[in-house]
Amino acid sequence: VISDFDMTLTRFGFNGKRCPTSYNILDNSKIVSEDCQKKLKDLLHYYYPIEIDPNRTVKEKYPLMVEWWTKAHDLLCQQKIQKYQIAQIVRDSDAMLRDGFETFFNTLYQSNVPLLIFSAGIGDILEEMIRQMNVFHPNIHVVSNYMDFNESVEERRERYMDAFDIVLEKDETLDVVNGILTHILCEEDQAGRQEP
Ligand SMILES: Nc1ccn([C@@H]2O[C@H](COP(=O)(O)O)[C@@H](O)[C@H]2O)c(=O)n1
Repeated sequence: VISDFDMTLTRFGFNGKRCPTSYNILDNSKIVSEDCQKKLKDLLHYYYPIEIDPNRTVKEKYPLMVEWWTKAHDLLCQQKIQKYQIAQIVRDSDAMLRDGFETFFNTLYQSNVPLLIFSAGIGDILEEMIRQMNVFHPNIHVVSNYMDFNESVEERRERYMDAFDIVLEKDETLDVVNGILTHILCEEDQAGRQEP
């Protein structure tokens, strides 16, 4: 199954109010400054009507859409958003998947059907939304815009500690590797001597 994300898998509105797109979730979050929020809203009000204008061709819209997200990305980059903040930003938002999402996501997963989500939105945000709804199954593949974080040493250390047995910092030597090699070779040597 190939699907779009914003307004396709997510609700358009709830209780008479528009639901946010993955971009809007970030744009409206309290970690984005008021000045930046205003600029992003101005962009939305200018470009969104172009996006949905049935009288313009895709060829006409294409460069304008690229212009929109280039400007939006430049503004968001200035906000120095950090990776660990994404989960809270999504939790604080009014984003909602469409009613019946559990059946949709779970049925595809249980039937071994890959779900490819192509989105011009923000991949980090939409993945987190699906994750928080407990339906981010391994059959899901997202093709979208991902943020490039300048992670601090602390954040990287935590991630590396989860992934690896040994994490070295500020060590320009091969001392640990050589130590492990010596240990392995000694053990092999001893095992060889014990053989009848
Ligand atoms: N700065 C932007 C750029 C785009 N959008 C909206 O996001 C939608 C992209 O999501 P899809 O999953 O539908 O590809 C797109 O339709 C734009 O309306 C935005 O809100 N802010």
